[in-house]
Amino acid sequence: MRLGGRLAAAIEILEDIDRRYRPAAEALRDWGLSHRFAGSKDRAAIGNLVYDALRRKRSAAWMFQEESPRALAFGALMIEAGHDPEALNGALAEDNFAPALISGEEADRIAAHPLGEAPDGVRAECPEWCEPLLRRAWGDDWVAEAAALAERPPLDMRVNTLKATREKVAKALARTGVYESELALQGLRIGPIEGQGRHPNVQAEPAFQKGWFEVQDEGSQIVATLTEAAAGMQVLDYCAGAGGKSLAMSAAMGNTGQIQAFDAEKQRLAPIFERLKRAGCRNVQAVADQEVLAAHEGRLDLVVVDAPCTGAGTWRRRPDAKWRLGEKQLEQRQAEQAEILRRAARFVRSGGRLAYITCSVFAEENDDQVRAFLEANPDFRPVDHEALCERHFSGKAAKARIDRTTGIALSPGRTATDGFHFAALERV
Ligand SMILES: C[S@@+](CC[C@H](N)C(=O)[O-])C[C@H]1O[C@@H](n2cnc3c(N)ncnc32)[C@H](O)[C@@H]1O
Repeated sequence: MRLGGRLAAAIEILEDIDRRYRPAAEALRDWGLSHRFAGSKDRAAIGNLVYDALRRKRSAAWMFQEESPRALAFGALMIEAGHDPEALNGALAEDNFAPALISGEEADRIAAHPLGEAPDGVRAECPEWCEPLLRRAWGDDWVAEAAALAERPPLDMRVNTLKATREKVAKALARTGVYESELALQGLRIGPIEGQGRHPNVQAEPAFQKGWFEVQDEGSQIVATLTEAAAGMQVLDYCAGAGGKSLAMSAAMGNTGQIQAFDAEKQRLAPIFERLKRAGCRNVQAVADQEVLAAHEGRLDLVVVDAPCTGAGTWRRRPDAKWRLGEKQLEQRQAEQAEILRRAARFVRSGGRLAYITCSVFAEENDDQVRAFLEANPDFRPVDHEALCERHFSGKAAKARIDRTTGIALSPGRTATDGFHFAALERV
């Protein structure tokens, strides 16, 4: 396929996402199934166009002064490739599968709306209703921070120290252009996709099959480190899901002590069994039955709440979720978070820790939750978050935003990771 055919396919998929209000990954998969002639390079390029269009939605809509799938796909391509309408029309000329070229009237609109003159909310690439929330979270930096959430993400891996070393994995993946992460001590990174390429399928590598590494955003690796899960501890991962944090803590604990990996939704735990086996984790027990936890009340060294949240910190990877999110969902997540914190706290022993994690950047899900919890639970107090950060990321801790009381915030703009929030609260 040439550029024109790929662009037409991206527009078709964006229409499908719009019309049926469905996740981008699903729409792309279905398109692939019904267009089997498309090769893997075409699929990758079409995927990039669709995701770029979702990431750059407001800029593209500003340029074209309309939000149609056509405007979004053309707009994103112009922004990513640095094309002007004339150059893009030139690249699409004589391509029978290309959508209609940019008309004179469209070119005039684009010329009248340069991105440099776009309002803050457009440059921030966020839904309008989120603007005050992001301004509250990031103050004067909010536009730059939000814009960083609209960039293409890198591919991050965590080396599983139960089976390998960073050097060993880096050597095994040398062909992929992998390099050491800046903050996460066991992290490896492959930079963001360039042009119409794609990330290598690292999960097909023998090193992955042997359990030497996991795919995990660097921010997720960092918050797992900040839990300070250590050898011999008794730990509860209260929202374990597919086990990303449990696996990282298991390695940090050197397969000693015990982690109860609980999730209220049994099916969310399903992938954990295979992952634990591959990674050689022997100190993690998946628990789907709340009753099983009763014996641990007031006894655990560390309780981790990796709470269900809006996922606003992961918008680089899931830009479609950004446009599906609404205020009602945010309110729902806030209520769930408060309730989960209340339930999980009872398992912490005196002198033990409650670690609260979200992959959101909204203060409403982060600082507000921590403050409300501390107010309602005077037997908990925040650890010294600055010292905690310094202990693990010596000299680089300043990259994160740290609030003494409410915790540590990571973001693409500051730490080049997904957006995460971490707070450690000690029971007196
Ligand atoms: C952010 S995800 C967890 C991700 C996981 N810890 C990881 O690192 O891969 C949040 C999880 O919380 C679970 N959850 C939602 N409500 C819950 C509740 N009331 N109690 C425990 N878990 C809950 C969800 O099923 C979901 O798997």
